[in-house]
Amino acid sequence: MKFGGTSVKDAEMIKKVALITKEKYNEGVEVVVVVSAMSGTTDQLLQIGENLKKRKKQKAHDLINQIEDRHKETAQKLLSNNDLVDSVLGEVDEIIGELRLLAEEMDNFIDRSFDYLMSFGERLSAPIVSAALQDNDVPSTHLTGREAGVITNQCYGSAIPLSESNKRIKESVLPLLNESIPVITGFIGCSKNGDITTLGRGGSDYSASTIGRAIEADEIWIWTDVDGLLTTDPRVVQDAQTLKRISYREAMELSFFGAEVLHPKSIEPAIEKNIPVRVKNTFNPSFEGTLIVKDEEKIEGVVKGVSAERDVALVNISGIDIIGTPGVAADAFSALAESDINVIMISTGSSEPIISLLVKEDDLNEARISLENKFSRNKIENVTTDNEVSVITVVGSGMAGTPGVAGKVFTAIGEEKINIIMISQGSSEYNISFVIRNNETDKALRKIHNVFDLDKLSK
Ligand SMILES: Nc1ncnc2c1ncn2[C@@H]1O[C@H](COP(=O)(O)OP(=O)(O)O)[C@@H](O)[C@H]1O
Ligand SMILES: N[C@@H](CC(=O)OP(=O)(O)O)C(=O)O
Repeated sequence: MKFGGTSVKDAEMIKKVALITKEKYNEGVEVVVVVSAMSGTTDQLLQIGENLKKRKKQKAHDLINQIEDRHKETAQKLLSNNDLVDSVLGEVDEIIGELRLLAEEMDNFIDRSFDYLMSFGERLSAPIVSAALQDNDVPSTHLTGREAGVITNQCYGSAIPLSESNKRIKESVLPLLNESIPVITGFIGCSKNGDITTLGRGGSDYSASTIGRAIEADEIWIWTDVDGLLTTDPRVVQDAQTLKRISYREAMELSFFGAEVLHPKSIEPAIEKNIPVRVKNTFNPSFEGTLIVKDEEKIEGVVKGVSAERDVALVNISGIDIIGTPGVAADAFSALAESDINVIMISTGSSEPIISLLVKEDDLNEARISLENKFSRNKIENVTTDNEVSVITVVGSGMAGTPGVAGKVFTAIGEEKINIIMISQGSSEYNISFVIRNNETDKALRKIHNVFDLDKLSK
C-alpha cells in the first residue's frame, strides 16, 4: 500500500493512514507500506537547491528550519507515547542535521547531489508513519528505498529500477513481514555504487509497484486524495466519475498524458507479474476505488477518459529543403535520442517544409540546442519553439474497431472553435491525442467529457 504526499500531509492524515493499515493487519493481511514525502516537502527541497545554486544560503537554511518544524510538530501532535515521540524527534534531528551539512557543503550542483537533496522528504516522513503504526499497537520498522534494495540505473532524477532489485528487495523485505509492517520510503533508490537516486516526480507509485513486483504481492494499492482513477481531472471537470475497472494499458495512457494520480511507469512492473493495482481514497477508505487489471479483460465502453498534459512543448524545424530530403526526421530523432530526450509526438507534412516534435517542457532547451547543432551544417533554416501548448488524450480500449470516434472528437473540438495544432492516433487505437493552445485546455476537457457522456459512465 502506497500513501501519497496528500495522505501523509499532517498528523490527522497520518493517523488515518495508521488506522487503515492497522485494519488490514488485524485481518491478517501482510502489508508493506510505501510513503511519499509530506505534500509540499519535495518542492521545498527543490527550492533549497535553487537557493544554494544562487548562493542564497540563508534562504536555504530558513526552508530547512520550516521542514524541521513541520515534521517535529506533526510527530508531537500525532503520537501519544512519549518514548516514541522522543525517538522520532531524535531521528528527525539526525536527518535534518545531515540536510544542514549538505546545505553547507553543497557546491557542485551535479544531478547526483540533487537526488541526494530530494531524498530527504521521504526519509523524514517514513519514521513518522512507522511510529504512528507503533503508537496504534502495530509493530513496524522503517527503511529507505536503498535499504530495501531498490537498485537503479544512474539516470539521476528519473532513475529506473534494475532487474536485480527483485532479489534484493525480496531478501530485505520478506523477512520483515513475519514480525512487522515495514514502512519504506517511496521515490528513492540507489545506484550500484550506493549513491541515492530518485525515480522522478510522483515516483513513489513506481517504488510501490517495483516492490510489489519483487515480493509478488497479491495487489498493489495506491492511496490518494480522490476516489480512484477518474474519467478526467476533477479540478477541471466537477462531475468527473470514478472508473470502477480499467485496463493496465488504458491507465498507462491516461497517466502518461497527464492524470497525475498515477506515475506512468508504475503500471509496467504490475503487468510483468499480472498484479492488480487499486487506486483508493484515504479520505473515503470504505469506497472500493478503481481496479486496474490486465488488458485482455474486455471492459465495455468506447471512451473511458480524457486527460491533459500541460508540461509539453513544440520544437519546429523548418526550411525549404525539408521537402524531398530523405533522413531529416531520422536526423532529428537521433539528435534528440543522443540527448536522452523522448519525442512524445511528431508531425510532418509531405508538402509543407516543417517538422514538428512534441517533447516534455523540461527538455525543451536541450532539444532546441541539440537540433540546432545537428542541423547547423545543413540547409535547415530555422528551429523554433512553443511552450504554450497542451496535449489532450482521449483513451479507451473500446475505440479499437469502433468507427467514428475520431470524427466525434474533432467535430466536438471544432464546435468549440479550438484550433488543433497536431494529431496522433496509435495504431493500437487505444488513444487519440491532439495538441492545442494552453488557454483552451480546460474547455477541450469539458467538451470531450460532455460529448462522450463520461459524467454518466456506468460504474
Ligand atoms: N484522471 C484523474 N483521476 C484522478 N485524479 C486525477 C486525474 N487527473 C488529475 N488528477 C489529480 O491527481 C491528484 C492526485 O495526484 P497527487 O497529487 O500526485 O496525489 P498523491 O499525493 O496522493 O500522490 C488528484 O487530487 C487529482 O486532482
Ligand atoms: N515526493 C515525490 C514523490 C511522490 O510520489 O509524491 P506523491 O505521491 O505525493 O505524488 C514528489 O513529490 O514527486
